[in-house]
Amino acid sequence: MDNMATSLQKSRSATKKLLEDFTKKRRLESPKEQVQSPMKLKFIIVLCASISTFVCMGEWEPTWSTRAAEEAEAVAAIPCSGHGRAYLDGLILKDMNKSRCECNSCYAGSDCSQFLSDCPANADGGDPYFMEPFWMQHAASSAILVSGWHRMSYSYSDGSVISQLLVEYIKKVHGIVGNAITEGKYIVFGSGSTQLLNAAVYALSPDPSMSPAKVVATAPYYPLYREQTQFFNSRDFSYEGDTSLWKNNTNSSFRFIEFVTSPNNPDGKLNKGILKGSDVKTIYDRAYYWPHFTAIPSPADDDLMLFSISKLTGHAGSRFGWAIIKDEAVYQKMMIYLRLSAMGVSRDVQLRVLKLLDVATEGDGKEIFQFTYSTMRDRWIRLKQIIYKSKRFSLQKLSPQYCTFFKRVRDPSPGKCQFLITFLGFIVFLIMCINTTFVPNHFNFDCALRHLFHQFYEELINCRLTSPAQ
Ligand SMILES: Cc1ncc(COP(=O)(O)O)c(C=O)c1O
Repeated sequence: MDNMATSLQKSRSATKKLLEDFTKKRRLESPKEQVQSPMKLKFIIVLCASISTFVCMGEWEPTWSTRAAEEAEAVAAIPCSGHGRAYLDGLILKDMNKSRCECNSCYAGSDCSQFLSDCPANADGGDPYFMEPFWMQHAASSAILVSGWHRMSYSYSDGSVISQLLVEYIKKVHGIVGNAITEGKYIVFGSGSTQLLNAAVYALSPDPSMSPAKVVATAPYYPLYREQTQFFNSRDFSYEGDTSLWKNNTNSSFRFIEFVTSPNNPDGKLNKGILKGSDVKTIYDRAYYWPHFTAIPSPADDDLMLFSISKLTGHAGSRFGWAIIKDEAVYQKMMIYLRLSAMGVSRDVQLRVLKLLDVATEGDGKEIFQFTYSTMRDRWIRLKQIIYKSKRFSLQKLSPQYCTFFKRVRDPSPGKCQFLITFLGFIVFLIMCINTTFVPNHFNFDCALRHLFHQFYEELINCRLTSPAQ
């Protein structure tokens, strides 16, 4: 509560100063304007009188926001024994006598204090929780309080479903990192880059009078490319397997849409398109092209690039991604897809992302990347230490590269990594994949990894694991 009082005090002073500066500036800059424009003066008076949260020239007295702020702080203060989180949504459970804690894997109980010794560690999927501490360190600047009547319209005042301010922030963050050229390009938003994958396939598909586009990707690839293309089962495109199968067919009458993931999920490689020719269109999935995961050798300038907030700030649950597009016709087709499928991305989400990027680009805009890179590098050092001790597991080799963002040579620290398992000392038996971002920070990373490897190995030799290695 002390913290809350201090932050309320701070924001009161900030608001007061803002109002004072505003009034002073108006007095100094345009004394005539005030006299000559009674309409404007009237507007300010009405504004001051009607917005009761701002008492012009005086102390800021919150009216409707206090309870929301108190709720947010109260929920954030629930400790869940350090093995879970309470979220604002949980407040509606207050009369239902239910726990507000959502426990991390391997923990249970109303306060998440109960350790489950026989629980599986999921290395396949995961959440980018590794960025949670950064947002907790920036609790005040990243918080947002949304009124009950925030942006109820289907569109912004310019009639669009895309916040132009957010477009500017996206360009700003790319400018700071130097990972993509945005000048002269079009930007569209999607519900995660997941929605944009198929929007891009649709936009790059040929006229329906022509034969359907063959959608291809190089293994190992992110499975959603195949799954989505097959699921949407369109007459305009079909999934046709590994890119290498079509390497010598690009001068035929076939039309191709090649997915290139760079850095790749799962092996972290900075892949390039394989197919060449006028009938080849390429979708560059650049979700992981951020300093957390890879060196940035140069700004990407591909015709169609996809990015995701889930990999930039860790907010996978907000479902926000963007595409950077060179060609206007492709942009128009993607916009048709996004309007028809969802009428654009939620305005609430766009506001949230705007706030996150405002924090991410604060100062010289490097702090978030220093945090994310050092966290990932640390995880990789520990992962390597564990694997080097094993005779059966070995990690894929990753080469260091010059990073224009950090201005030095650095190792990659991908969100996923591949490792090899040699079975009983004979031959290389399996290539497995592990998600290096998956372990929540409140979880013991070393313990979780050891547990995971024990689990794989025990499963391979058909034994049952009863407790994780400590
Ligand atoms: C390579 C790749 N592309 C796209 C996505 C989807 O990201 P989003 O959360 O923006 O839908 C993922 C998610 O893991 C991914 O790994």
